[in-house]
Amino acid sequence: MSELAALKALSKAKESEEKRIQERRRNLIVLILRHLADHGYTDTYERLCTESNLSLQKVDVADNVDLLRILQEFEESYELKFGKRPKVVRRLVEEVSSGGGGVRVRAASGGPRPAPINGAGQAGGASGSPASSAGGVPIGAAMARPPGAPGLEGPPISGALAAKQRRDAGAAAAAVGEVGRKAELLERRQAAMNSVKPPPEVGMQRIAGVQVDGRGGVLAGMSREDVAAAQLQGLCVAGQAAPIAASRAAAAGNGSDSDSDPDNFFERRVLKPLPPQLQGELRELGAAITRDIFTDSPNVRWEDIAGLDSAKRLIKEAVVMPIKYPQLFTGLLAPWKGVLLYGPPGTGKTLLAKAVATECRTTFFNISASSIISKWRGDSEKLVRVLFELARYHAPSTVFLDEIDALMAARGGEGEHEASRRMKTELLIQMDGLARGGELVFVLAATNLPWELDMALLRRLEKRILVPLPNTAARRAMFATLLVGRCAPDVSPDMLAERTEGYSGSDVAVVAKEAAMRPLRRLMSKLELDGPVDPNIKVELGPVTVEDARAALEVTKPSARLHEDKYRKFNDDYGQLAT
Ligand SMILES: Nc1ncnc2c1ncn2[C@@H]1O[C@H](COP(=O)(O)OP(=O)(O)OP(=O)(O)O)[C@@H](O)[C@H]1O
Repeated sequence: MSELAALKALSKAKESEEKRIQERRRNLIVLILRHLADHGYTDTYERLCTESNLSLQKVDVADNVDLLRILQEFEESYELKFGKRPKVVRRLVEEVSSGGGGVRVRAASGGPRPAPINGAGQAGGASGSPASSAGGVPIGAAMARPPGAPGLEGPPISGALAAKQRRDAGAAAAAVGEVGRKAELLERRQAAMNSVKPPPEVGMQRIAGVQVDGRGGVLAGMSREDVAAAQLQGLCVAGQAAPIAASRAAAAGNGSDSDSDPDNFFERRVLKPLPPQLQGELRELGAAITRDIFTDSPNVRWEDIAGLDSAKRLIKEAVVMPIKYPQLFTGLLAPWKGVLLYGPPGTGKTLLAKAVATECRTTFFNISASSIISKWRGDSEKLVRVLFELARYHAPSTVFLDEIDALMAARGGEGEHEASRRMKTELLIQMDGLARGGELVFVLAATNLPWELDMALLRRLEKRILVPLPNTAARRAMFATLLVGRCAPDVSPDMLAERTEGYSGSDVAVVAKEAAMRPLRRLMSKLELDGPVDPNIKVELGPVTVEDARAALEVTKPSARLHEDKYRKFNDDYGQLAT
């Protein structure tokens, strides 16, 4: 072949390769458009049409092709080739735990992404399988540089595309900056923590991302800011959810609690967009309800809840098993549609609901009656209708109605508002609809005042479970978990459990917090008295002593004894005991 012919052939080959790349790009946009349209992401669809100048009115994907199928086929062929499933999505921030050094957070290296295929059809950077792209470019540099910018090979990009890529790169750089800042903060705390050694007899544990000794912490060398930060991280039990996160991390000893994961992406639930039939005002209500759906796991596991075994069993029976084995739950054995949890305040009713949201892969609607009343007074009837419509649309779903007594006091009472009466009737209608419909929608309601509930509602909440004050064994288990590694040898969970008869679970948490605070208070007053913190002086957070435990019990009285007789009577008439 003459040189001229060879040159021509080469140029033709290049041209057709470029054409193929253009075609692949266009096809990808069409696939995405089809995916967005099929799954109802209409706003995003419109925007992509405008940005790409393509629309499904002009072209569409061929039969039997769609993005999910392509992804599935990629996964299968990858698995065949490499013997494992591909990692399609990766974390941009990940936890790295190092031996005794606690948990550090760093930006994932991940290395350069598989390089874009350049105009000549060659990998323009890292080579090999996607899985082999480890190490390499510093993350800031790799992420902040727009593809196609100097330093990364790739086909030329149009002005508009370049501008968009620059915007994306700016966002990525900001994200990296944020990651960097978080990592830096944690590194700093870690350095302060690491500058002290634990007493030899005490094992190291990590609690919610910071390292503490077995008795609850050695804080020498820390600034006040760091001490406060450590407090917030769970050292001194902030708020009500903290005891569980902190104690679980402590009990597990691996620090990998997902509360400390700055990006809970892999636990996050992807919601479908609002159904198209919701329009106008109903759409707004739908959007408001969607905001109350738990998309992040509340991170409460069944085993975090002490006792209450029969409540757990019943809830699993109603929510978990019918999803796993639908063929078994038919006819007479159709799943329970409604369960009422009732009992004194602070006994774990909300905790049980959170465990459902964490452990059961259902869409979880977390609706507090007081918020319905205060926010949606006039519209509450419509709200209830939209709520159940969404629950069916997102099925399998759990609708948790907390403080249901505020919503469903007996109808026809004196001064009952017309709107409230209509809302109650709507709730009953919707619950009847659940019993008839085939969707897996389950209502979990909770109240402290079951005797105030409307009888018609009670009938629809087929299972009514008393969540009582914890017995000695349950209190013992709670103290053991909450105070793990914090107590002097002569302070035992048994002793605390014996002395807290009549305390609710939340009272027990308060006693534990109060007891654990005392050594911290002693340390704080030292820090305050001694002026600036000298990093060379060891300041030890001592254990909880018998004296601390006694004082904590003295200042924390049981709060939930009220109505004991009424619960017993209601339970005799309508309920079932959860022990
Ligand atoms: N069985 C339990 N196991 C572990 N912790 C518990 C238990 N019961 C209560 N607690 C503790 O008490 C706190 C409050 O519990 P929760 O909010 O579930 O109570 P509740 O019954 O919903 O109260 P209320 O009726 O006032 O809303 C929890 O965050 C937890 O710290």
